[in-house]
Amino acid sequence: MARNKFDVDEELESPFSFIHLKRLFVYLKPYKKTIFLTVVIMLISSVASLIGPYLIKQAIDVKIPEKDMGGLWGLAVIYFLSLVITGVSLKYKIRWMTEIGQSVIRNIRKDLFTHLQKLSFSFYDSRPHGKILVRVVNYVNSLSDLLSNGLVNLITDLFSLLVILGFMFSIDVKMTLLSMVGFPILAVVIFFIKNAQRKAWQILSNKQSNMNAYIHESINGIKVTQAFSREEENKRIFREVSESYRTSWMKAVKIQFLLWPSIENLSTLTISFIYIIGISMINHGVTVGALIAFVGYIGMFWTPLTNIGNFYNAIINAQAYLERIFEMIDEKPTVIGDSDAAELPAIQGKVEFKKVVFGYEGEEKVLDNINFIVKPGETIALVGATGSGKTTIVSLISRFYNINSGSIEIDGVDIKTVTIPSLRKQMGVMLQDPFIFSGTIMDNIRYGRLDATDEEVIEAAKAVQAHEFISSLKDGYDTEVNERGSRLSTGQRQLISFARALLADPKILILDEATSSIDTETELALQKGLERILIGRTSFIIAHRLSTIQNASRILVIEKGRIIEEGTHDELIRRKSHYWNLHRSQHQSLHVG
Ligand SMILES: Nc1ncnc2c1ncn2[C@@H]1O[C@H](COP(=O)(O)OP(=O)(O)OP(=O)(O)O)[C@@H](O)[C@H]1O
Repeated sequence: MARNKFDVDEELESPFSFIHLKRLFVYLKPYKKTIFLTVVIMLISSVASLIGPYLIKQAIDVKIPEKDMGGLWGLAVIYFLSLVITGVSLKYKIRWMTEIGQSVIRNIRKDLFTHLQKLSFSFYDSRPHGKILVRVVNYVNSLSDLLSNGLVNLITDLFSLLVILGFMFSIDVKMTLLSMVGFPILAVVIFFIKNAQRKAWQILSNKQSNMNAYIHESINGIKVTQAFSREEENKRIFREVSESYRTSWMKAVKIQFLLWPSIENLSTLTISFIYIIGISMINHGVTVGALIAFVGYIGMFWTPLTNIGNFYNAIINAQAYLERIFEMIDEKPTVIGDSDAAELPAIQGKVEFKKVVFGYEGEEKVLDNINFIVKPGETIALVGATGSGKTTIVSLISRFYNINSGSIEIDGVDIKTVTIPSLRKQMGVMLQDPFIFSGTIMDNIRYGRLDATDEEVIEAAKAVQAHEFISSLKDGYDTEVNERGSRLSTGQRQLISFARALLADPKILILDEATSSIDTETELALQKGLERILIGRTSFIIAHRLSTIQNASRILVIEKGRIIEEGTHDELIRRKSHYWNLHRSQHQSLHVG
């Protein structure tokens, strides 16, 4: 997918199709028994609720003229019972269908979330996270109405229509046929608004997504916003995004409500029409009771029709959301193990890059012909200018992205041929942006190895010099931290994430700017410990502070996606080339500082 920004509407890749609805109904399948039961009670209740006008006809045309009080009481009791049945059925229908609707929503959301866990980095790189959020939360919620009421109402409304027609035909065939004149007009209205309505709801879902993305981005960047006093400008952008949402909402609703008044108006016109016809037919085969009952049925007849119209609206609206939801469920993770992928056995830690070419987007190369071999237990440092490709190289070892050509081998096995979990479980990765989750510090260190004991967690923290600061906190390892670790300093976050990487006891350790924000005193202590930590592991260390990598087995100097120099610190210094220049400029700036 192309890159997307908060104010760019997402293109819909799949055409309109009822297949989405079919897929939605698959989610209803486990509840078919309850749905069946609900339909049955609703059918009973619709017969009960439709009997009213017929009872009135009987009362006016038969019981009152015959002064049959017993019969009248009988009709009153039947009427009362019909009301009770309707009320009780409605209660159960609402309860059961709400339960089913919410269960289906929970299941769709679970599937979405599970799928999101598997999607590759490139998916997350390509769109604002707010647009992902809106699908999981809001779009799924929008299905609630359709699921809770839609299907059962549709079945019972269709049934009611048939029952009402039956009563109407039994009263007067000619008047029944005359009352159908509104149908063709309704069909024409539906035909004309259908496409406009779908389009309008798609636009609306896009605008909702854009607004969500902007809110999400703004909250994430709020500190920068306030630091630069950008509040007014952000308010202006938000007004635009939000206005765009409002306008598309108004348009969608305007089109949607074309259907409802059309049905209402047709209903009123038909009733008036039947009154005129009916009155002229009184004493010519139509009784007063029959006319009153008939008009009562016509009124009732349009109610299920209005409901079916609303159901139709709900389907069209839900389509706009379903398309997006299923589009995301169908999104294939780009990084997957082959179908015959094997488990990567316990590794020694040899890493080999063979003619690796890679670009994040299509043909644009970020790495060009990278070749190197790292023996088990070696420490490799990657240095080079900002944006030269260091992080990219190490992220390929964990196969966060697929390479364009060449191969990456671990212990002689191409990583493309092994399962992703078996590969990543043997790596300890500390990313440049150390993410801290909400929870305790203990939970955060234990994140990658849930079975680690408290002692092991503390051991890892001690090894990376984090124990001292953690112990000084009021609740120690049980201190609750917020999402992104906003209660901690950047250096403290780095130490926690370092401990997390180490706890996995990986054969390959990747440290991307692991100590860039740690004070020199802690860093020195860490350096000493590091030598012990790195024994028996292959490690890749990215560092801008060259003092931290002098003891590396080998240093790779990266420039514009290529390795331009490699060797030990002493060798590279002697060579007086790129590394020497980098080293000299850092030295000078330190002395100037
Ligand atoms: N997710 C991404 N999508 C597209 N391009 C990316 C992505 N991440 C990095 N790049 C691009 O790839 C190039 C190499 O980036 P990389 O992060 O590997 O550099 P680096 O050497 O680690 O830089 P730094 O020292 O600043 O961390 C840069 O030009 C960058 O713009």
